[in-house]
Amino acid sequence: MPPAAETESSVGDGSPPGAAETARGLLELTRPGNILSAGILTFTGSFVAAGVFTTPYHVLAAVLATVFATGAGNAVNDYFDREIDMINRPDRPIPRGAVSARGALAFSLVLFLGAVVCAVFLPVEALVIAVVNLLALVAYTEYFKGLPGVGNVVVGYLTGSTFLFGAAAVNNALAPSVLILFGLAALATVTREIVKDVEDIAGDREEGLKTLPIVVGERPALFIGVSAMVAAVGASVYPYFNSGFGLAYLVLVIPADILMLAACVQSFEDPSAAQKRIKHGMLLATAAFIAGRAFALTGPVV
Ligand SMILES: CC(C)=CCC/C(C)=C/CC/C(C)=C/CC/C(C)=C/COC[C@H](O)COP(=O)(O)O
Ligand SMILES: CC(C)=CCC/C(C)=C/CC/C(C)=C/CC/C(C)=C/COP(=O)(O)OP(=O)(O)O
Ligand SMILES: [Mg+2]
Repeated sequence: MPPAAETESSVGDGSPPGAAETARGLLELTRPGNILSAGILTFTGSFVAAGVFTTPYHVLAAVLATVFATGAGNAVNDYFDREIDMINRPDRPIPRGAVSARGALAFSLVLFLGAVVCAVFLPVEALVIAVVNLLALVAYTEYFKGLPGVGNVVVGYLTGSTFLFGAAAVNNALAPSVLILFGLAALATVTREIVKDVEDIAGDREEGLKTLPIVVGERPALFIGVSAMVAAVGASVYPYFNSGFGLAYLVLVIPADILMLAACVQSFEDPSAAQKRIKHGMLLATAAFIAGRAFALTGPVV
C-alpha cells in the first residue's frame, strides 16, 4: 500500500488539490459535527453545575478550548492513522490527497495552541483537566489506541470529561449531577469505541494494533461493550430520581437508551450501522441532559 503523501498532497489524477479542496480537507480533519457536539457537552456541564452563569466568560473560554482540543485531537489522529486509513477510510482528507500529512500535523498543532490559549483564562481545576486532556489527545493514537481496551477507555474518559471541564469552569466540577453525566458519557463512548474497533478490525490487524476485538475476539469484545452500555442505561435514571432533572429528561433519555441498546444488539451483525446509531442515541441523550436541567423540578439540581 503506497504511503500517504507526507509533504505534498495530490488528488485522484495526481494534480495538487485546489485551495478550496485543501480548505475543505482541513475542516473535515476537525470532524465538525464532533467539535460542535463536544462544545455542547462542555456547555451542558457548566449549565448543569451552575444554572444561570455567574462567569459567562469562563464558560465561553471552556467551550472554545473544547472545540479547539477536539479538532486538534481528530486532526492529529488522522495524521498518525494515515497508513491505517489508506485501508479503513481511503476517503478521508489525507489518504485521498486533499491534505498532506505534514499539513495535517501543522494544522493540529495550531488547534492545540488555540486550546491552550483559551484554557489559560480558566480556574485552575479546569486548567488541570485541559492539560491532562491535551496530553491524552496527543498520546492517544501512538500509545493508547493499540492497547486492548486502553484506547477505548481513554476516549471514553475524554468524552465524559467535557462535563467535568464545563463544571470546573464554573468552579463546581464535583457536583453529583455532573459526575453522573461524566459516567454516562464515558461508558457509552467506551461501548461505541469497541464497536468501531470491530468495524475497523481489518486495517487495525494489518497495522499490528492489539485492539480489544483483535486480542479477545469480536464477539467477546462486543459483549464487553454491551455490558458497559447496559450499566450506563441502568444509571441513566439517576439524574431524574436524585438530581432533580425534570420529566423532560425521562421523555428524551428513555428513547435514547432504547436506541443505544438496540444498536448494541445490531452491532453483532452490522457494527458499522450500529456505531452510527449509538451516536444518534448519544446526541438524543445530550438533548435530554439539557432539557432535564432547563426544566428541572422545583429546587436546585444537585
Ligand atoms: C446511557 C446514556 C444516557 C448515555 C449518554 C451518552 C452521551 C450523552 C454521550 C455523549 C457523546 C457525544 C455527543 C460525543 C461527541 C463528542 C466527541 C468528540 C466524542 C468522541 O468521539 C470519538 C470517536 O471515536 C470519533 O469517531 P466519529 O464519531 O466516528 O468521528
Ligand atoms: C475538554 C477538553 C479540553 C478536551 C476534550 C476533547 C474531547 C471531547 C475528546 C473526545 C475524544 C476525541 C475527539 C478523541 C480524538 C481521537 C480520536 C478521533 C479517537 C478515535 O479515533 P480512532 O480510534 O482512530 O477511530 P476513527 O479515526 O476511525 O474515528
Ligand atoms: Mg483514526
